[in-house]
Amino acid sequence: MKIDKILDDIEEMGNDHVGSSQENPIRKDAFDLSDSEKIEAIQEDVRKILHTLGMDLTDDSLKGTPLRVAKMFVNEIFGGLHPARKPKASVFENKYKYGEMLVEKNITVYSTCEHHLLPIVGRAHVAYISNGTVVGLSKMNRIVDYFAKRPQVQERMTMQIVQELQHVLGTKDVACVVDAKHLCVNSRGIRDIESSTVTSEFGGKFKDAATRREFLDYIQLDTDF
Ligand SMILES: Nc1nc2c(ncn2[C@@H]2O[C@H](COP(=O)(O)OP(=O)(O)OP(=O)(O)O)[C@@H](O)[C@H]2O)c(=O)[nH]1
Ligand SMILES: [Zn+2]
Repeated sequence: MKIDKILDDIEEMGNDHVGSSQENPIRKDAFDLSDSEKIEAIQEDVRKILHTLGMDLTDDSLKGTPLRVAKMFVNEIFGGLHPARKPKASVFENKYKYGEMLVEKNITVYSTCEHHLLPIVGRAHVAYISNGTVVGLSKMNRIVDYFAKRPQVQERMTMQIVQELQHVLGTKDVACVVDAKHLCVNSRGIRDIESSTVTSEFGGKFKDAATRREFLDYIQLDTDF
């Protein structure tokens, strides 16, 4: 899909900052700057923040921090904002006629809470029932990682993973459960180290109680991550 088309679609939906939109609230001009121009600009912004906090940026240990943070934002933790980085999902014909549920469980999730810019760390569990197409296993992990590498809310990320897999596989029969710790809850604010957040999206056949139950039995939610 062309970037212009994606941006037009996003524009049509509007810039919804409430978190109800399934698209991340990005502007139409989000990719006018190249990655290296963004790194240059963000480096200056980070330098300013640290300077305002009173840090001595000539210190040996600190002087590389603005560039380090800028590169990390653009290339790593927010790298999934760029549609060009969407993983190519190799699909195959289901020649062997496997007709049961396939579950990819315990996919590691590293994301970033868009309210505080603190980490979200946990596991995603993804399942689908093939209607003739199968997808390479690792592509499910890659799709999770792509949508995680954005400023996110967990609910939106969970829905985006399901929608993308529905699109790739050409079936509604896709589900995802995410169980994650939000450092904005664990390490600051209420500082509740024990709590984690579970979100789910059940499409097609997964709306049926028995199918949903089978999936949940396979993943046996384990909060030990
Ligand atoms: N629904 C949802 N909320 C989130 C997510 N990540 C963080 N939040 C919440 O976003 C809310 C932001 O609320 P605010 O009251 O504006 O922020 P705050 O003053 O820092 O709130 P506290 O965290 O309670 O100190 C907090 O309650 C967070 O726990 C998420 O993925 N989904
Ligand atoms: Zn937060």
